[in-house]
Amino acid sequence: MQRFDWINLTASERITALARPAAISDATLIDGVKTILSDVKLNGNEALLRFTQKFDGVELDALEVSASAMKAAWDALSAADQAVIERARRNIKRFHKAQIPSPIEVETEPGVICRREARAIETAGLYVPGGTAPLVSTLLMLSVPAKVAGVQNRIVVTPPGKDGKVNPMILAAAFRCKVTRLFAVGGAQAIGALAYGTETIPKCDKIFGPGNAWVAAAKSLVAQEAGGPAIDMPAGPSEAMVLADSSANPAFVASDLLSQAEHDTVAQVVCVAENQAIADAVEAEIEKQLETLSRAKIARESLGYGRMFIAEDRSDIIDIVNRYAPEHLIVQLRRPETYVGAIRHAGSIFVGPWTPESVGDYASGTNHTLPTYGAARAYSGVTLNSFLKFISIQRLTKKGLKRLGPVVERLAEMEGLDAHKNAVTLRLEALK
Ligand SMILES: NC(=O)c1ccc[n+]([C@@H]2O[C@H](COP(=O)([O-])OP(=O)(O)OC[C@H]3O[C@@H](n4cnc5c(N)ncnc54)[C@H](O)[C@@H]3O)[C@@H](O)[C@H]2O)c1
Ligand SMILES: N[C@H](CO)Cc1c[nH]c[nH+]1
Ligand SMILES: [Zn+2]
Repeated sequence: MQRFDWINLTASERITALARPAAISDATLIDGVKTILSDVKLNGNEALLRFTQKFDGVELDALEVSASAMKAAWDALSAADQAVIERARRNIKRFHKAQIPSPIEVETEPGVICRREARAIETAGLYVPGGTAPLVSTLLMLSVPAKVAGVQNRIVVTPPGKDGKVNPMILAAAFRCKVTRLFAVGGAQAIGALAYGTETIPKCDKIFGPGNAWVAAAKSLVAQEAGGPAIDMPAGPSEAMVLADSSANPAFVASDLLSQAEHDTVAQVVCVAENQAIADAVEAEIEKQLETLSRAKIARESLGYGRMFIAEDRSDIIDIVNRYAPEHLIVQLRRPETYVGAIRHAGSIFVGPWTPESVGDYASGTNHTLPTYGAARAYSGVTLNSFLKFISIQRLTKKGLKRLGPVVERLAEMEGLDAHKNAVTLRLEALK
């Protein structure tokens, strides 16, 4: 990991030291994704099959996985594995159900009644990553809140494995979570299919879910098109920032950094250590733990972008976090709760030594679909609201219009919009 002493950096060195590599904005990647998207728009299923052969190395017989195959996958799971999926599903459901918004009704002045009611998105496209690891947990993180919110059509896309089949654990979880339809296609081409629709894949109103740089770029491109779908947020390669002082266990710190480094060669891990001794201990632990990891090669490449900041001062530590706006922030400092209120930008915060980042990835109940690449400055992770829209509703009584009408008439005059004024004036005259 590259090491920086925060206090000795100039203002511009601080900006450079915290900058993310250009992976997602890379022009070649964007051009490649644009080509894939326009091909899918033009050629539908044929393009999906062709790109699946090219990028996933498999020839598919069919894009759709049947409901009976999903049920068979669930039935084939051991009781213990069913229970594990069930436990995570239950916690995710509990946390998201608690987010159901109450309707709002306010009489802003006598006879002027304003309401707000939630309605679910009708057709949601749910992207479940599967390029290098089958993310069963993402299926839960997207389909459970979608169902709680009342989304009618919950359409899953996920890349096929090397055998041309969707991972059985993903299928089993899809059965348990009552996914509406599931298609074996991943990457930018799958996002194109959800955005435009094909002969078999329905066009979706909103696209959800994380993915690698191609998936993330495809989501942002389709969302920019006129009439394109909405998206949840930019959710690309994973990131973790760990804050550690001398009370932290270096092995715990290293394990949290590695848990995100193993996701992707371009995953981002950053550690902020109170002093050089802690930084040394964490780096030694990283080396030790890497020896035991099946995805050590991926993690090592990701650690090539890794950064270790030395910062002792509380305000410097908070400054680093808010400038970087990490997807995951893990606080392994003395009195960790005292930092939470000062954090303005982070996707999800993990407080104290007994809260490994992985619990949020899988089973505590919070959502693991989170903003990356600094998007936590402006976006939340997936919540129940991500699957809802809000309609405002208003009703005026005669008395209400008599009181408020003249205000609206004058404001319409200020804008020179006569028809707007008339809509009020005609009614006020009818009330005389
Ligand atoms: N931000 C979040 O909330 C969050 C959550 C979970 C996972 N993630 C991230 O999701 C990602 C999962 O990545 P993954 O690769 O394992 O699976 P993925 O499903 O996102 O991507 C796999 C697909 O990428 C396409 N692809 C691969 N190489 C390509 C190329 N050269 N050109 C065009 N397309 C290509 C293929 O079609 C393949 O099916 C990781 O980066 C992980 O960190 C993020
Ligand atoms: N850490 C990922 C979000 O960046 C989510 C995940 C899924 N499985 C394991 N981890
Ligand atoms: Zn993870």
